[in-house]
Amino acid sequence: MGGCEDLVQLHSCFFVLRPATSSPSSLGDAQGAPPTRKMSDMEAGGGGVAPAVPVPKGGGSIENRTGTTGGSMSSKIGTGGNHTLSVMDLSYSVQITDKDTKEKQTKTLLHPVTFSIKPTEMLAIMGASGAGKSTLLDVLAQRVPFSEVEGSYLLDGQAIQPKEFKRMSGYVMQDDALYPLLTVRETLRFAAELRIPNMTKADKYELVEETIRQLKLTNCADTKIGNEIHRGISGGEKRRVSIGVDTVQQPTIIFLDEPTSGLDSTTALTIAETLSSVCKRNRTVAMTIHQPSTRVLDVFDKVMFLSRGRVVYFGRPADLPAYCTGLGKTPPAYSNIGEFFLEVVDEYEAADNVKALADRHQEAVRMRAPSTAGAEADALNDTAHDFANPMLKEIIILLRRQWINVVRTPELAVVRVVMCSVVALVLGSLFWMTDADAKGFGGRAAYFAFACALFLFTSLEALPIFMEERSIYTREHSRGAYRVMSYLLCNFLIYLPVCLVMSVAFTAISYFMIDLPPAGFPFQILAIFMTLLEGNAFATFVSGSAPDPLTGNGLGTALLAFMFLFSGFFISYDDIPDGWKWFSALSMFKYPFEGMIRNMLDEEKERSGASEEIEAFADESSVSDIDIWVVVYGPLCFIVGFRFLFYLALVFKHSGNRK
Ligand SMILES: Nc1ncnc2c1ncn2[C@@H]1O[C@H](COP(=O)(O)OP(=O)(O)OP(=O)(O)O)[C@@H](O)[C@H]1O
Repeated sequence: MGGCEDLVQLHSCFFVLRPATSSPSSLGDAQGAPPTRKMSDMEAGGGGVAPAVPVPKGGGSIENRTGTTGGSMSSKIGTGGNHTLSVMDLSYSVQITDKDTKEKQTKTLLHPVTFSIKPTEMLAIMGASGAGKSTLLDVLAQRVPFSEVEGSYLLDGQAIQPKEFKRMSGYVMQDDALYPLLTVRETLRFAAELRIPNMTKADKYELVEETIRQLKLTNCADTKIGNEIHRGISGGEKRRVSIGVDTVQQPTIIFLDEPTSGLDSTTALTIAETLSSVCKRNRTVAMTIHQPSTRVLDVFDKVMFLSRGRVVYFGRPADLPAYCTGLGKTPPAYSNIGEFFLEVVDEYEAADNVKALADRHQEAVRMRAPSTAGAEADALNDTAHDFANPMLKEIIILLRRQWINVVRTPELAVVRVVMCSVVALVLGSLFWMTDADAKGFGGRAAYFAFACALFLFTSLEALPIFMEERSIYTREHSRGAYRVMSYLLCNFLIYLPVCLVMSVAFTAISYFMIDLPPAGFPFQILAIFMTLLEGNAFATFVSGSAPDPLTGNGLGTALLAFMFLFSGFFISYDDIPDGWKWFSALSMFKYPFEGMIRNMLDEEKERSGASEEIEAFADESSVSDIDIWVVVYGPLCFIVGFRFLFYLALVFKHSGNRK
């Protein structure tokens, strides 16, 4: 390993991650002799013999761009590792629009990389900020649109079905998106129930206990996760729970995006060591990491350094000092070799030499890699099951989990019921025993309008909670834990009992204090119930569309205030200028409000007999000709509409994939 040239050439070999027991000379890294075998020959544990198949750019779905497999991988799920992930000339580009010319341009975020990751080895992907670490991890974890990816991507020498790959791999995001009110054990149990197919509940729970032991979470297994308000487990424990959630199904390949970021060095070391012990049980682990300490770096079997989307080092951390020396940069004694090498790379970047270095490395890779010319891409039948559970079971599990959250979230349930009961008392005393005359009808209309405003405006209170859930959904859905529709239905069903209790409590307290006709009582409950469901659907829609709770609250409140103006309370439909009439149809307040007025007048007619005052008020409030059941189908249109928009937001905006 004398000169820089030799080192560069050796480093430019075909990257292969091997079990820790392999002799250095067999490694295709900076210290080993350049391997000359073909990729498929090198996969010791894999059963596949199919040639590497090139991925044509923009060639439709991945199914049509991959080679044939020897059968479904589903049977291997949860049975341990021994899978080798190989990529050849894998590159990733995105289309961007030039600011000045407005022309579409292709920006290459990841230049061709070629390497394999084998079981029991832990790979750290390092580099300066913007080097392309997350991009490479996302490409490896198949979290980017495959139409923008070129190269071949094989598991055990065979093409991979995306759905199967999702099941076999775990991706641990940087953020700990967890339900704060569930305990560690509950969190992992629900993850196991949702993600592990073909296994009894008892076996799944046994796997959870195994995961708790592996991740050293035994001491806090029954402690709640916690958040800023509710104290719970520590930051390091939260990280390990997040890792557990995404690995409880025992994926054979685990990707982690900066699992140690924001943690102190001791906790970071604990996490790295825990992952290493998981990895040694026949798992393959690849993670991005920022400036690890020397001790953390030593835990890894291999490190890969990136610069400007190109690989500039791949090999054992222990070989880095010699590599640096070969480049004419001798690291000082006791220095952090990772940081030192980043400084070296920085110098190369400043001198624009990184590209030349990477180009030479890439050229050497090409010379040693097997030819893929002429390889046929066979279309595959997708034999993998999409989800671990049938839809109904999925919904039941989600409902069970949500119910625990509702029960443990007094601010959402009990406080809201108490709040609406108190408001009902105040309203009842304000409009105490109204008469069936113009003045009394005015008071009753004010009561109806206030009830609509109360339930629609306060629906936005739940935004922070909905948004917290949104990140959990993104994380779970991106790993195929459940269907979007199941989440949507669960999200709708779970609030039905709370809405029902609120509408009964509010109406039962205020209705008779105001002396509204008793026969109209059930209809009034229905109207309040529909208003609550409308508000709930609106809040979920805002939570799916707004970037943060503050913006969502601001925009949502403004929109509601505008709609409130067109409820019919401030200005009746007949008096609205023609140019604005269309907007009143879009007011969520209008339909329950008009329905309540109509119900009250109809029942008052029954109770006290027809009167001119009743007719006059019906005309004045433009409800003479309306269908009373508008109170159901009006809000229903909004509920379906907002939930559909929420569905679209979940599918297109919060899929968890990099756009
Ligand atoms: N969709 C995109 N469109 C255009 N440029 C992008 C896109 N995604 C990423 N990039 C750019 O690609 C480069 C690599 O991004 P990436 O997030 O992979 O870096 P990183 O090494 O993970 O950085 P950090 O450590 O700061 O997270 C950056 O310059 C980034 O701005």
